[in-house]
Amino acid sequence: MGVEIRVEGLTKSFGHQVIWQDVSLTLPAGEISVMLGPSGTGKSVFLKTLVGLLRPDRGSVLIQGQDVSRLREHALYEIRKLFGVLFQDGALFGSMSLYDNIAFPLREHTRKPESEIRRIVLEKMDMVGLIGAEGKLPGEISGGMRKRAGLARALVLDPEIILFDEPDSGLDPVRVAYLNQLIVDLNAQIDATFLIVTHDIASARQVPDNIGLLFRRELVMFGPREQLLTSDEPVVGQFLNGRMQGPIGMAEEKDAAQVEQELAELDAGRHTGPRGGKGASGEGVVPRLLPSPGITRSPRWQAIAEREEMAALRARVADHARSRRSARDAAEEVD
Ligand SMILES: Nc1ncnc2c1ncn2[C@@H]1O[C@H](COP(=O)(O)OP(=O)(O)OP(=O)(O)O)[C@@H](O)[C@H]1O
Repeated sequence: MGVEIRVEGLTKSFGHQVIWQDVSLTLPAGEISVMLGPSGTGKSVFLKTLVGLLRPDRGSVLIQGQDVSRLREHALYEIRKLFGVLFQDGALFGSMSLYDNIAFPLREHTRKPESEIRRIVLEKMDMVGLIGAEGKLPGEISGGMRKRAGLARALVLDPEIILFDEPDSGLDPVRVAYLNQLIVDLNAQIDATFLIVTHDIASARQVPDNIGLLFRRELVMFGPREQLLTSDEPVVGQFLNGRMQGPIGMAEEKDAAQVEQELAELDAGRHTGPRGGKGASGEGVVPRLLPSPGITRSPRWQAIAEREEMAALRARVADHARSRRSARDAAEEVD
């Protein structure tokens, strides 16, 4: 069913460089969460801290009543068995076939007989659509297939939590769409807790239950997808729209006066995409990607569908109110 991860007051620095501070959030059990943020804001560092590869300066990462940030080697080794991690490049061994790569964690961490290993490896390869590619080497397949092989390997120990570090990097939009569907289908099938670090705004808008945004060494916001997609927080709107106007600059943060001017211009409608109104997203709440037909859905998908309906209803009401206001304003101008 997946497990909850509760992060409280987490701070991490390297030497004098503070990466982020006082980060608190709860990744709900079985849900998909996405962590966004400009390059270099420490998203990968965050994933590594959750899994105990990096120790925070302060704060805690609570999983099943244990604080990952304080565990000793042996206990850490045990708790890591709850995790599956999909690294950016799939992190496959280049000289091993896909089959052996995917079997690797089972051979390392369990005493299962080869017949059982074979059953599990083929089951996971089937789940990610790689049946028939067992004998291929990582160098002989596409980037998308490598990601899927990395995902199959992350699945073999039946993890309760899966961390994805930029699963869509280096993939074309069509492959990203397939991968997103695969992620949603897998989540519906295994109900593990998913955390995805991505730069892909389209994915962030339609795949997760929750979205978080790291910026200026802080977690600006973390909450249900609908909440961020309708947020008026300038940095959230800028990121979810991929706009130049807003607090995030090319190499560093912009000065306050420039940000104010850009946001005023946006409000005045001189650039495309409204700042508020339908939501900072400009497009309001896009429909969530649902599991493919035929995939058995756990009861939580019923709750998601109801939330979607409520959000759509609220958007329709807001739209209606807005168009009535515009009509009234136009009529007043004529008068
Ligand atoms: N082991 C380390 N030692 C020292 N500094 C590190 C270490 N790991 C990461 N950093 C620094 O932490 C900062 C955040 O890096 P991180 O890779 O987590 O960012 P990111 O948000 O994932 O970036 P991107 O989106 O570009 O992948 C960077 O300045 C990086 O140089």
